[in-house]
Amino acid sequence: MLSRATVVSAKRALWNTRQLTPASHRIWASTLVVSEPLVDGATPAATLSTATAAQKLGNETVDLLVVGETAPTHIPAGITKVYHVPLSNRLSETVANAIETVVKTKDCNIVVGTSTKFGSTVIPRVAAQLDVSPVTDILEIEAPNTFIRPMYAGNVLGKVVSKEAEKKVLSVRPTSFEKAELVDCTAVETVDGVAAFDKAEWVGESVSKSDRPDLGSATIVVSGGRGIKSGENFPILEALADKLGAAVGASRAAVDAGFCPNDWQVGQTGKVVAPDLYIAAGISGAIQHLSGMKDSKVIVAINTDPEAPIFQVADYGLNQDLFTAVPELTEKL
Ligand SMILES: Cc1cc2nc3c(=O)[nH]c(=O)nc-3n(C[C@H](O)[C@H](O)[C@H](O)COP(=O)(O)OP(=O)(O)OC[C@H]3O[C@@H](n4cnc5c(N)ncnc54)[C@H](O)[C@@H]3O)c2cc1C
Repeated sequence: MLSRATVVSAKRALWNTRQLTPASHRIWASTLVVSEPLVDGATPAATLSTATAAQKLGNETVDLLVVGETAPTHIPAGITKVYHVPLSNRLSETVANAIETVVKTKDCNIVVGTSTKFGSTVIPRVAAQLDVSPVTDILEIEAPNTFIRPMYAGNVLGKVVSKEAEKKVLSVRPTSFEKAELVDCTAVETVDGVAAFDKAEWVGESVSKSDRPDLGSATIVVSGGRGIKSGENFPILEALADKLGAAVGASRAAVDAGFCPNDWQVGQTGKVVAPDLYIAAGISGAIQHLSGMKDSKVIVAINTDPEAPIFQVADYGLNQDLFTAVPELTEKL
């Protein structure tokens, strides 16, 4: 049998190879994945991707933190421990307090969330509370302390080397990592004593229901822009989306004009998507829109302006009136 000293020195060698600064009391620490709010008791797709990223951060174990009334029924594969904070108040201040409590009591030295709206409000707070510089919106993990992230609305990819030796607080872009498998959750440790933020009241949430796939994780997205001209014309795109089993997206101009709901917005200030197929109809291709969809595998653009910038990123460009092209496409399909 190996002595404890041998095991520690083997682990220290492993730690060094992974380019993390060793601190003897942290050798055994775990990475804590912060779950997005559960969907019908299961971990949402975005967190499945975050769990995959967490496995690349150098620690041997990965734990999961869920804040919400109910514990998860299904979790990502590869999770060692599930911590559940049974609070209905899911304000970002409360979630940040929950993470701080777990980090300080459970020996987790890396916190990793998702760069969604939820994660983007929680992760910077946690970083401030733990006095750590966060690295956000990570696209690639080169080494446990070296990350690739977008800068200048995605025009540049920056390499960030974290100098934080004791703790790290990170968020990853879910579309950049494969989803971990979903497995049954067999054991949960309840964490009590988390201070709920009491300067604001959690009234509840209203989740929009749709039969279409979730925009953030759909494999096909059909998006409309100002070129659709009115909300009454959006069903033209919705018919195509339904034929393809796709989610419907939009540019900010279409959202701001009231043509469609704002949770359809794709782009820098909307959702980031990377489907197998992205169809952009009547969208010019402003940089703020491209930063939310340019990682799509195949991009199809339909636009009457042959000079529209969207054609520069499109794999297939159709220089045609969308009111003719889209119904024809739907019919042919
Ligand atoms: C800080 C900031 C954040 C932003 N965030 C986002 C964001 O998250 N997402 C986003 O989308 N934008 C965002 N924007 C706005 C962005 O700059 C653009 O204004 C917006 O994307 C333009 O939307 P659009 O392409 O639908 O409209 P337009 O630029 O007006 O383009 C409409 C296109 O439709 C074409 N067209 C017109 N009629 C037809 C037809 N019949 N058939 C086919 N084509 C037709 C036109 O040729 C044109 O190319 C942001 C801007 C700022 C400053």
